[in-house]
Amino acid sequence: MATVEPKLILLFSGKRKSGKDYVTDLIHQRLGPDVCCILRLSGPLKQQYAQDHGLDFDELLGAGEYKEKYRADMIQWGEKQREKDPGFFCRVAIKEAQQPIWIVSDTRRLSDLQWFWREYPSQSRCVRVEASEETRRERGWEFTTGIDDAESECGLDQGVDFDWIIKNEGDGSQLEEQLATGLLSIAKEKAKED
Ligand SMILES: Nc1ncnc2c1ncn2[C@@H]1O[C@H](COP(=O)(O)OP(=O)(O)O)[C@@H](O)[C@H]1O
Ligand SMILES: C[C@@](O)(CCOP(=O)(O)OP(=O)(O)O)CC(=O)O
Repeated sequence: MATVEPKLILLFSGKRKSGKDYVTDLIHQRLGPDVCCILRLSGPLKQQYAQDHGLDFDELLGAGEYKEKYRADMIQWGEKQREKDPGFFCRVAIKEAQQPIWIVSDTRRLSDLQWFWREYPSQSRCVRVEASEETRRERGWEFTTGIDDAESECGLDQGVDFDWIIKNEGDGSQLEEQLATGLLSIAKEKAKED
């Protein structure tokens, strides 16, 4: 378990190229590294997958073709691990977290959310990042069977009551305002609480 009790956990989800990394990086910058950290469930997943398959972990962390080549197999492998132990990647991801606010940038399945809701019921909030298919295509997305129609992308399409839905169209010109009036002001308040 983490060494500190968090004050707020923002559980992010969204389709490929909706801008999860972009939006979570922006929030991280606004709150600052002493207050907030970004945690990725895919980090421990990729590390273990790379080790078991003799692959390059750093390349899997990158945004290039290497990750895409292994994505479908990595999804299946990750699903088998989660069937055995649904909280495994969550537990590893939070291990080193020290800051009062955690951003989990890549929740994909109800089992991920359920784990946080169970362990941290009062601190967990769900955030969805949304962008139209047109915007996502402009960012390089192409529909891929076996990936975009699988649980990894669609597991949270239904059944979640999101606390915030962030619209990240085009260059995200409305992004700052949406964050400032909602999520960021709550996060700053929480960070100040004793
Ligand atoms: N609001 C934005 N303004 C400019 N570029 C953006 C914006 N949102 C996302 N992008 C760009 O689109 C691409 C995909 O975004 P990313 O955050 O990696 O998506 P995801 O993590 O959801 O797959 C990246 O190159 C990112 O820099
Ligand atoms: C096997 C994965 O963890 C790989 C995800 O890698 P990233 O989180 O880097 O992917 P994108 O941001 O969508 O490009 C997905 C899963 O099913 O857990």
